[in-house]
Amino acid sequence: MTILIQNGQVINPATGMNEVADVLVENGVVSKIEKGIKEKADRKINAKGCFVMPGFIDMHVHLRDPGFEEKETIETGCRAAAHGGYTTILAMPNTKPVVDNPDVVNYVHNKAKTVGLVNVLQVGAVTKNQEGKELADIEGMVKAGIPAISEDGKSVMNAQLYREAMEKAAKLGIVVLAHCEDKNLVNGGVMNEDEHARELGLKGITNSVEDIIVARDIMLSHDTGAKLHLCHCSTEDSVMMVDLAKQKNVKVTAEVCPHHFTLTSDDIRKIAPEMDVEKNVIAADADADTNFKMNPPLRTKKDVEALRVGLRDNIMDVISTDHAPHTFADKNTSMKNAPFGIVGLETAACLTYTELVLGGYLTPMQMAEKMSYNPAKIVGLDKGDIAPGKTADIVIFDPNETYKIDKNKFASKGRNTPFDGRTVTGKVKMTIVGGHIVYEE
Ligand SMILES: NC(=O)N[C@@H](CC(=O)O)C(=O)O
Ligand SMILES: [Zn+2]
Ligand SMILES: [Zn+2]
Repeated sequence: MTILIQNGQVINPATGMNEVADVLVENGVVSKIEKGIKEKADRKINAKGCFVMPGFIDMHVHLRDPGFEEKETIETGCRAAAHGGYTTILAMPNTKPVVDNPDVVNYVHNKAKTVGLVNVLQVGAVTKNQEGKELADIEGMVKAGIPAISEDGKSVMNAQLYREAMEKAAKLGIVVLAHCEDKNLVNGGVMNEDEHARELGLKGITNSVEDIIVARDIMLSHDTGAKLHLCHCSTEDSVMMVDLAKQKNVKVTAEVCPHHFTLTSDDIRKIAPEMDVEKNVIAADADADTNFKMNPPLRTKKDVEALRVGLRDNIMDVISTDHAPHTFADKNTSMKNAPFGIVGLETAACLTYTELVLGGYLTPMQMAEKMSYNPAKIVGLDKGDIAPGKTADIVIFDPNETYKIDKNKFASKGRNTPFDGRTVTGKVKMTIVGGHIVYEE
């Protein structure tokens, strides 16, 4: 099938192209980008007023499959990704069983192929069963095709073991995706340590819970030469340390999630229990809206501003979602008992556009860099580029449409978002993977 995308604003960081043009897709590949392409096509798309960008690449997704299919499956997760404009996603290994050997890697890759929507790259765990005791079969998983390892959900607290993993990663040429959280320092915290936590009577998580491991992991990357990518950075000092590390030529990159650059801990809503408990909808022990509970937690205004400026100044390289679906039942309890995590695949693009592009922090070109081009470079993928000859992984994004986010329209099984009902600007109109339309509004 041939597709002709007409009159869109083509934004392609790899070539620096940023102009109105037509894009011709033939046999799964971009064959031509020019003004006024005359060729016949099976499908003509009017993209006037829309951005035509390389399909988004999410370095941080929880597909929950195998083992937690009530929260999400590879199919529903891929559908959510396509809906969000993503053409490639990296799946985190904290499933059941944990992805710590080639068999589970193959299971995910085969199932994703059968689903046939977006490219799924499984990430391998650092340690067996994510127990932090001995290394997983990293070589075996690399042979099965993992582009990265991660202990996401926690940090490997044994620095010597983590150092050995980094040495392996450096030798094998894969990147280490680091969840930075000092386990002992969390001490039962469920939200940011601040005045609002005290008002709600909830235990706090200090910035140092993250910062201490960010510092440690940067040192280990410096010592081993491993490529280190810091997941879901949430603090101002994380940004400062990434900046310093880059100045010292440490091979570090970093990601920020939309919730961390959009919301602060003060946005955590107190539920009015009297209404909903009567209807038996909200659990009797509910004390605040657990759709605002994620790890790391929502921080302060100061941190949010540092993350925005860090993205603007290209200290922070990537916008990822940390899409972490949970069921209503999982979340329908107190802040203390609810699991950490919120969905993100279907709200990342509009939040990035609204908060950062319209907010004056990023250009549309930088949006394409952080959501596609940089992730491809960091992971080492021949993607994130829609120049002629490249695979046709494309997103068409309308930057003019303003609407309210509606969680009931999500393709994800997860409805655990703090953004339901929020007014945003910018909508994914179409997602094309390898020349196939996998989502169309
Ligand atoms: N971010 C979260 O709050 N939760 C993630 C784990 C993680 O990314 O650390 C999950 O798997 O639910
Ligand atoms: Zn994490
Ligand atoms: Zn995660």
